[in-house]
Amino acid sequence: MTLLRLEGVTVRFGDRAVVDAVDLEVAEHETVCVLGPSGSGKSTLLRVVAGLQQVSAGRVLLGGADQAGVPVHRRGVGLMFQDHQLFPHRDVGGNVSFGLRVQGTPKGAYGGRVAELLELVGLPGAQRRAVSSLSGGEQQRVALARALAPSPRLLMLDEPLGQLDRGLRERLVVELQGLFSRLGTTVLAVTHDQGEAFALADRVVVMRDGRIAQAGTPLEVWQRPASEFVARFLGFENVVPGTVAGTAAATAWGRVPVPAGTPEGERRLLVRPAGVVLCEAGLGCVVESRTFRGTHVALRLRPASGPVLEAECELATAPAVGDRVAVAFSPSQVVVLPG
Ligand SMILES: Nc1ncnc2c1ncn2[C@@H]1O[C@H](COP(=O)(O)OP(=O)(O)OP(=O)(O)O)[C@@H](O)[C@H]1O
Repeated sequence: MTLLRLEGVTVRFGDRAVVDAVDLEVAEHETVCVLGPSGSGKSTLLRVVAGLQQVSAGRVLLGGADQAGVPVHRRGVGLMFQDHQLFPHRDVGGNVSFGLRVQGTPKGAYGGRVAELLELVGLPGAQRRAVSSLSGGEQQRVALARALAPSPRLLMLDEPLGQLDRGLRERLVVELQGLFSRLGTTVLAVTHDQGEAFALADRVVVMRDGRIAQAGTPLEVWQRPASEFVARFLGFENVVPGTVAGTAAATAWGRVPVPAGTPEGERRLLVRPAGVVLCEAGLGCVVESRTFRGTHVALRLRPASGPVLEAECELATAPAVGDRVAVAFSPSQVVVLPG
């Protein structure tokens, strides 16, 4: 069932629409991550859903009810912002119980709930600790427990892990995912970090200049970016124009195989780095750089003609910077970009 529905939501500041006719649905128990570059309108969209920002046009429906005129505290949404804004003068328990007190839960009734939530976020027994004594990651967990405490029907996260270091972020993403699926929470999150979005979301929504550039499961978006913008935003650099004829396209890199059924004519092609394969004879390139990425080595190759190419290979077979290599393209990693 649909919990949240946005219909033609537009927010203008002056003449500029920073959110432009956005339609979006979030189903119950679904985690949707809105992803996009800085200034694309992600936070504004969250603020609209929360009731912190008026729309210039369009409607927000929660559980089928139009939220026009419904104040923030009556929408039943939980919010967790980037800088997690804990109350410094309250202890951990005081922070987590805040929403319950605002809801009017009697004092005797929320002790158990606070204990349960702290357990859930991996901070059992931390009620009396001072906020200032917590690490960044611990503060993030307390902020999450605080947002979850009133059992919001929709939990909204704005750059939930933005301030944390990479290792902690990767751990917390996994924990959050498990937590949301155990609790059956419906989540709308905003991030500019694709790794975070792809790890957390059932569905990702990529925004560009206030509009939805693509929406789909992480796999769909990863496998079939809907445009060059989305492809580049996901970190794919190997994009080249080409003329498709039959099963290949003529490009500045030479012949690039294309999937069967690709319409003939001028197209833009994306070759994922895994599809740029070192071989005996092929497009000649010089290795400009190599970066160890844990499971593989990322190579930056300068071909004799055409844009720079990114390739992936195993550490054992990785060439050195300055080496001359030849590459071929594997058809399964070539995507013909729409438009
Ligand atoms: N109150 C406001 N008045 C005027 N312009 C605003 C206001 N709030 C946001 N904007 C502008 O709207 C655009 C979208 O902002 P928003 O914060 O929604 O983007 P974002 O995608 O969340 O960016 P970031 O990732 O940097 O947080 C930005 O260009 C911003 O400067």
